[in-house]
Amino acid sequence: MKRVLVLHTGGTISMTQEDGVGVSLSNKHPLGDKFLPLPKDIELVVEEVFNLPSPHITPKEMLLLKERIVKAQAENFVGVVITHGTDTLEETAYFLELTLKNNLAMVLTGAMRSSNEIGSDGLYNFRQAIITAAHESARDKGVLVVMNDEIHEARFVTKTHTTSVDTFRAPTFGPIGILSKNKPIFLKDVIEEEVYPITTVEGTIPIIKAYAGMDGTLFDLLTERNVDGIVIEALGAGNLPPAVLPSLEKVLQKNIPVALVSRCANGIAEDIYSYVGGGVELKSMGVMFVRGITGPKARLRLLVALNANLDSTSFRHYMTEI
Ligand SMILES: NC(=O)C[C@H](N)C(=O)O
Repeated sequence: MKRVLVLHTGGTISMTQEDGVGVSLSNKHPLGDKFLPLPKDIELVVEEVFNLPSPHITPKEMLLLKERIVKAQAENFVGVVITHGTDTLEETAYFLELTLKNNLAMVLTGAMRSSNEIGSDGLYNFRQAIITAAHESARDKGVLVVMNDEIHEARFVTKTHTTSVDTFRAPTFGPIGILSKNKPIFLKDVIEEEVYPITTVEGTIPIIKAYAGMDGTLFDLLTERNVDGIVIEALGAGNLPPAVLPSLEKVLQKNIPVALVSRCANGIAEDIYSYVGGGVELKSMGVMFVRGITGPKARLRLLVALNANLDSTSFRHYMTEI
């Protein structure tokens, strides 16, 4: 028998829709009542870790999940499926990717339509996630996201549409696999992450999105608040308006780590431009260019780096050499 641990955490996959009320969480998990056609050699062990809409999930819940999966390693499972709200699913997936090293298949899934809506995708995604987690080819691939018959790696997957079932994409790199009716088919290898099994998630790390005409106000406010780090979603290839620079300089002088990604959906941030506020200047000021991931993921990476107590060389290496 292939034992798969199912960890429910809430989200639309756990919700029902009521006319005049809206979509809300059910006390009893709606997937539990549904017929789930699975191969006979798969045995499920189901736990509800919490029951939250995913905007209520914080790194503390992510840490709880991580600890549950660490225990699962000694419990004879081949894989773990985590059902999760889609709004922050990619963040939980990436946090687990950065903090867990094991040989289990780890798969997150969710739904864009609640359990009783027409065309609900929850039961289908759940089944495909279980099939993936039970398959040996999904082991040693880090944390995967299975939605809409596609398999994505945690590092690059992101929610791109507010309501469509075809919402999870990896804009620059594409999916790493697809699902046929009864098995996962992997098309690409994944890059192995440096793992830090942190046990705390302390630190305030806001994200600032750059825009035309931006000045240093937000940076000044955050410097006064003594934040532990800042992530900037910069313009284009990794540039900022010149009016930001004096305030950014003050942030860096206070030794607050600043990580930079691009606000573009595709591509990677680099030090290409040498005009005032361009990437060349930002990098020489000490801003860490984080390649290819989104702002929320750079924020989690910074949180992991801070809680792993890395020395300054390893810290910078971890943030920039990904
Ligand atoms: N489709 C979903 O799961 C969205 C929901 N708001 C959540 O993230 O909990």
